[in-house]
Amino acid sequence: MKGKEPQTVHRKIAILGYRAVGKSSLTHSFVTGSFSEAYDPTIESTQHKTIRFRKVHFATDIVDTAGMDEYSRLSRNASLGVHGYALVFSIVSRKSFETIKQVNDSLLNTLGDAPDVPRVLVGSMEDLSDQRQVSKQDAQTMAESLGVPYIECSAKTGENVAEVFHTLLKEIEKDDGLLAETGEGGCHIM
Ligand SMILES: Nc1nc2c(ncn2[C@@H]2O[C@H](COP(=O)(O)OP(=O)(O)OP(=O)(O)O)[C@@H](O)[C@H]2O)c(=O)[nH]1
Repeated sequence: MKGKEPQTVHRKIAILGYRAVGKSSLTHSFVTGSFSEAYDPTIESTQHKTIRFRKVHFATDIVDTAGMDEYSRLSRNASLGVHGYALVFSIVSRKSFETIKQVNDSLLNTLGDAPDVPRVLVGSMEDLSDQRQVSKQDAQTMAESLGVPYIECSAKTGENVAEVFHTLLKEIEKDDGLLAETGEGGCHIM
């Protein structure tokens, strides 16, 4: 029966957030499993990875965008055909957290007010939690006000990195049931 064949779907994801919050590190950690302490500001780059998640093959394009501030606008590539967004701040930078609201507003304005666009709020650099400037409670409250899930992760240790992308895929597929009721929770990186 053809139904046994895993289905392959293409999904485009964009990573947004203030400068140096670890957007590239998150992307690299997910795509290659590696981490670098070096900081090399990104202009924009797209990475690809196929994962199997609940019997579906997701061929993902991940757009790693340039750091945004209050005045930044989304590039064409980061706004066209994108299925879901990770809004990233660093838990050790209050400024990056405060920029999330503007990043989200800029996104919704660019998309012409699409409040239901799939998003996930990401608190990065969780390995540095002893230097935390953003409490989990504040982040959770922000996530609730945006109506999105919140996840803390560390590109350095790999903690919750895959979880960020799985959660976003679940948000993307929430309405069409692609990931529903397969009874298989696991995810395989390919
Ligand atoms: N300890 C720790 N450092 C991190 C983590 N993620 C990123 N970094 C460091 O933070 C710095 C910035 O990381 P990038 O991934 O380049 O940040 P970015 O958001 O892509 O930066 P821009 O492209 O300039 O916006 C680098 O020195 C990374 O090594 C993390 O999870 N833990």
